[in-house]
Amino acid sequence: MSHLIAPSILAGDLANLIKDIEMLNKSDADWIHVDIMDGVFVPNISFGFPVLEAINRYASKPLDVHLMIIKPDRYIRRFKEAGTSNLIVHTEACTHLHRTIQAIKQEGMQAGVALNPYTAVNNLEEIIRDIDQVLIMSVNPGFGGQKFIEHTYQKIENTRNLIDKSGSKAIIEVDGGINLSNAVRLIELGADILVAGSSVFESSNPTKTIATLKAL
Ligand SMILES: O=C(CO)[C@H](O)[C@H](O)COP(=O)(O)O
Repeated sequence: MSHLIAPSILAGDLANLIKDIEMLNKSDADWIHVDIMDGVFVPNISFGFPVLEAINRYASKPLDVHLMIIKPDRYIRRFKEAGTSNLIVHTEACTHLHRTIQAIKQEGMQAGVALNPYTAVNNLEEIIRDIDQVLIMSVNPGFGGQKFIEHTYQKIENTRNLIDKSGSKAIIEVDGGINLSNAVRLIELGADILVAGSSVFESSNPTKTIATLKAL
């Protein structure tokens, strides 16, 4: 498949979300990436259900929701009701990851698992056939605008090998510090979805930056 682009709305103008959502609706973006942070799993708080529901009212593209929260099991149905298409949980935040993945699928959402930069890809060996997406964090989660961690390239290769070896159909998403300089290598190594926040919303022409990332 050709790669997908999922701009991260966290880097948008949160006081004028409609403007950015309408821009994304008209752009080459495939999904809208939404970061939910609880101030416990990560040292930052972003937004919750009211904001997600508001985004969903205006977005015409699937919502790719990245949960940086502990015990995500408590809220799976609510995320579905709020308009989520793909729900991604952190393996580090789940006590019973398999149960959580089953619950996400039962609600009819695509199920993704995210790995912090220090978490090895082989942690996914026993779950890889049950999930739809692997989210490789290329920064420590919690903040936009951080520097890309170079070791991510190796992790993409490891993830691609694990998927190929296992026969899983999971797709690989990369998130954090992605820009026009590192995107090509990520795609060449097997990344299927690029999440980009600051490099899109801080550029002089976000629509054009999305189109350029998509055309790589
Ligand atoms: O998950 C995230 C932070 O935890 C963000 O999606 C990610 O950092 C994207 O922002 P940027 O492209 O500015 O790094």
